[in-house]
Amino acid sequence: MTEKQTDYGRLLIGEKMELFAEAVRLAVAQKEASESTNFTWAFTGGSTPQAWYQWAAETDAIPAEVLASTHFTVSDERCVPLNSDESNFGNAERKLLAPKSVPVEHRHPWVVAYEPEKAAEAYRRTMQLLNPPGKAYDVCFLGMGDDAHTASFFPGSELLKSDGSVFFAAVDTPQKGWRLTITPTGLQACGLIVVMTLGAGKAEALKRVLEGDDALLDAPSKILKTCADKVVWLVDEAAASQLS
Ligand SMILES: O=C(O)[C@H](O)[C@@H](O)[C@H](O)[C@H](O)COP(=O)(O)O
Repeated sequence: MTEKQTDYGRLLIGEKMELFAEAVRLAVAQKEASESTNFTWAFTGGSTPQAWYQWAAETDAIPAEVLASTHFTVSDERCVPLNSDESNFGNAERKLLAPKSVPVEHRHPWVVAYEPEKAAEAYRRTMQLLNPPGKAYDVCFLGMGDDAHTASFFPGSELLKSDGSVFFAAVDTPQKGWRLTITPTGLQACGLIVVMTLGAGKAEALKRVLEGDDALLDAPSKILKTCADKVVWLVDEAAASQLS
């Protein structure tokens, strides 16, 4: 892997499998260094995490002790039932948490049965019980869309203008409906943020975020500059192909 420092965090460029392994290594190292009573690790949505879950389950990549003693959730969620293929937590549970027998009391989905604002409030309370004051998650995984969105911050998102200083929120997203998401304030309250960005389809967006002069509202992943000291980008050669 090659490493570069950017204004948006550390950038590691390598092969998919080494990036998958590095994601585990980073999270496990964070846990080993952590003094948290309840270590919290949030996954995310999209196709990359789903491939990572399958790899992690098949290869036993995550140590059993970590699986048994970590509280798992997702950093953003669509308002769909858990048994939907569109459910980010549902996918994590089906592909990794259930096959690896993570204790049910350590699985923390957003409560999508509530209307979105209530679901966000219920989730804030759950996370407040698990985490010390001022902490959103110990580890937060994110992806980036080819429109440069991350979490549920799509271009033009109100959350990028003002998130009310809460760590988690409901947001009505044009054409995509309601979503539940960590906020920019929440990202700043994470211990470690890992952004996995793979494939040629991400090359232009990655260039715009890391090296372009777009406004934050047009390239939302630029929000990661506000917490760059905690951010590690895991990027393959195809996604990095337009970087200078
Ligand atoms: O629910 C989602 O889909 C995530 O919030 C979203 O931010 C995702 O991480 C990116 O779109 C990357 O997705 P891919 O892994 O499919 O590229």
